Amino acid sequence: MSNEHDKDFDVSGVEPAGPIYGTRPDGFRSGFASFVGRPNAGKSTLTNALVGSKIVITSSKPQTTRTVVRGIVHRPDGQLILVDTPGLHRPRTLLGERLNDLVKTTWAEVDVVAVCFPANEKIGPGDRFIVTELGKIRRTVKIAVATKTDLVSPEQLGQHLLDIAALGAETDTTWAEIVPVSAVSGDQVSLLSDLLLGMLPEGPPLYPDGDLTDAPEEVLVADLIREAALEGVRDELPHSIAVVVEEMNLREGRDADKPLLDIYANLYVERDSQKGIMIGHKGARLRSVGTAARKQIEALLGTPVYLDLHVKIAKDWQRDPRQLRKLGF
Ligand SMILES: Nc1nc2c(ncn2[C@@H]2O[C@H](COP(=O)(O)OP(=O)(O)OP(=O)(O)O)[C@@H](O)[C@H]2O)c(=O)[nH]1
Repeated sequence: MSNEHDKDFDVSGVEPAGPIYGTRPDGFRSGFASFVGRPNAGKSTLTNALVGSKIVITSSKPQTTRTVVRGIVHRPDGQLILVDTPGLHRPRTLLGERLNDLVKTTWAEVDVVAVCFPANEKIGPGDRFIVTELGKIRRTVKIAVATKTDLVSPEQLGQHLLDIAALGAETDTTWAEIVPVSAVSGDQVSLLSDLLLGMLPEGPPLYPDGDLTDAPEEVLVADLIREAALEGVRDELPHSIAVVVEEMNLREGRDADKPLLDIYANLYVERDSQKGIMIGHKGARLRSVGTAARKQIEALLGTPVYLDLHVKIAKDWQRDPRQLRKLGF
């Protein structure tokens, strides 16, 4: 490869950054938490209360949370990203089983899972099922949240907390905390925020200051694709690749219960030789990168995904301000 060619494509010193924003004070923490619980347990309302702004659609009808919606809590000492998974159900169909698998993948990837138990309802088989499944994911920290405490007397709340502890013991689940809150009155919401933040690893902010939701879900999706693409070739392509999600749309004309998300993404490398590595023999490598990334994205968003992935040379992305912005430069 000639020097001139190199100069054309050289992006050394320009890191295709992951979504890392700003510097962090000492001890800054960042990471992901997910609220789970039976339908109507108050997960969305609690997400809103923590973020301090209405971002998740809440409803008195169960089962409205179909897709993962994130809220971001910005604090001087950390950044907490809330992932709202679809509910886990007793699987009756193969699709049901698959969706449950996706939920569990999300549980394994977040830092904390918070199980919500509405204080005004008795703990039942639905709760037991969720906690039993969650208990199998050993690595993830689990906390129990007694929600809607404004609806019950102190005596009822006391019994509810005992029942939650008993359920933990019965299912061999260790609750790192059991926290009563009311998202409606605001009682204990900031304590919950403190506790959740304390369970995150130290790390830099993952989102720009002021973002309440990660409207560009594209950022996370792009990161998952980038991770999959680097798998096995880290040494050859350390900082040389960047991913841009061009389009992300729910496919039209699908039944509401069979959504399909179309994602069109470009994977940028610096040189021809790297393009070859990325694509692999007869496209085999790119196909397996696509499959791996798709599974991760589906787990994250809770929706089946069609992923259209292309490899391009870096030349363009360095010069296209729109794309540079998308990449966080
Ligand atoms: N009184 C009271 N009501 C609450 C509280 N939190 C939630 N609710 C109500 O409970 C209902 C369900 O709340 P959501 O936040 O939508 O519950 P969810 O767990 O996200 O529900 P799904 O999306 O069905 O899984 C809504 O009518 C809320 O207004 C609370 O702290 N106190």
